[in-house]
Amino acid sequence: MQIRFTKMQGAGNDFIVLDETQGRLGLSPAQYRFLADRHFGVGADQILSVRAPAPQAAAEGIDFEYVIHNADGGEVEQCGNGARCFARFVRDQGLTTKDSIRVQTRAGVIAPRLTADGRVTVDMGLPRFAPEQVPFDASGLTPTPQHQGEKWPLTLDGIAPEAHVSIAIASMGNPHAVLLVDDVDTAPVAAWGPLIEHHARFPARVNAGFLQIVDRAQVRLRVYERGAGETLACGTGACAAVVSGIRLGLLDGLVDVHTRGGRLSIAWAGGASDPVFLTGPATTVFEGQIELPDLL
Ligand SMILES: N[C@H](CCC[C@H](N)C(=O)O)C(=O)O
Repeated sequence: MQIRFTKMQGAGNDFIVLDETQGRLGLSPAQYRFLADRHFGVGADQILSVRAPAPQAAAEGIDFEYVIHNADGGEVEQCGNGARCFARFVRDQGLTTKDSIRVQTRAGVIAPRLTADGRVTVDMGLPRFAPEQVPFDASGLTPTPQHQGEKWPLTLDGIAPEAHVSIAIASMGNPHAVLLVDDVDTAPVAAWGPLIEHHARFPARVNAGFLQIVDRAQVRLRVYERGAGETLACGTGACAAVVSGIRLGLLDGLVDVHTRGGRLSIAWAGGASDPVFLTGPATTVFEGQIELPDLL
């Protein structure tokens, strides 16, 4: 099957974008894996599908449906850098004339907006912190005394025998674990990332963020992503890291997140009904077509 695609990137997190507004391609997980493969396919961290909204959703003002698959072929709930590229794609392809759209994802409705400076700001919805919302199995763990409720830093066993790994957990529709580190450049991302991703306390696996706090408005972040490995940037990871830092009293409400692929900005007022706003770049790299093997 010959398919057309657009290659895009947001702060170095790279995507294959498929226009399925005229009909679904019906790809298998193996075909998603093939597309994402950097040697045998096109190469990407995630594959983004642009689809028309369901009739009921359209009637409620939803412009598009947004479906995300990781490089490992698994469908996931949310992708923040991808949301910015999604908005750029539908505008550039003439699928909408709007600069501000509402998009249905598996994790709820998000609202990307193209801004005058060429970046994209996305209302990513509400962060969630309760273990059952992440999901995280907190059985047998007790919150550390200095933190109340779900703010507790959690101690993961089986990651580093010589040290307890203390994490915060958050969901942006997809699951995140955040560790505080002194220096992201020397953080054990390659060693600990896979152990955290597959830790038994995360039944849906997890994205592992390694957060270095520079000051109350600047952080550095590396993320070992579920289903993709370390990426140059992770939008939902940046959201999860900043809201965790704000809840722990370590960050202010507007933070620049410096990733290996570029700068993202996160804004969160800190209330339970306050959405998280993600701002950053969205760039089209090239358009192409590829013969897709019939892989089941
Ligand atoms: N790996 C993530 C999905 C992509 C998230 C990331 N690329 C972003 O920009 O938010 C997960 O399995 O939840």
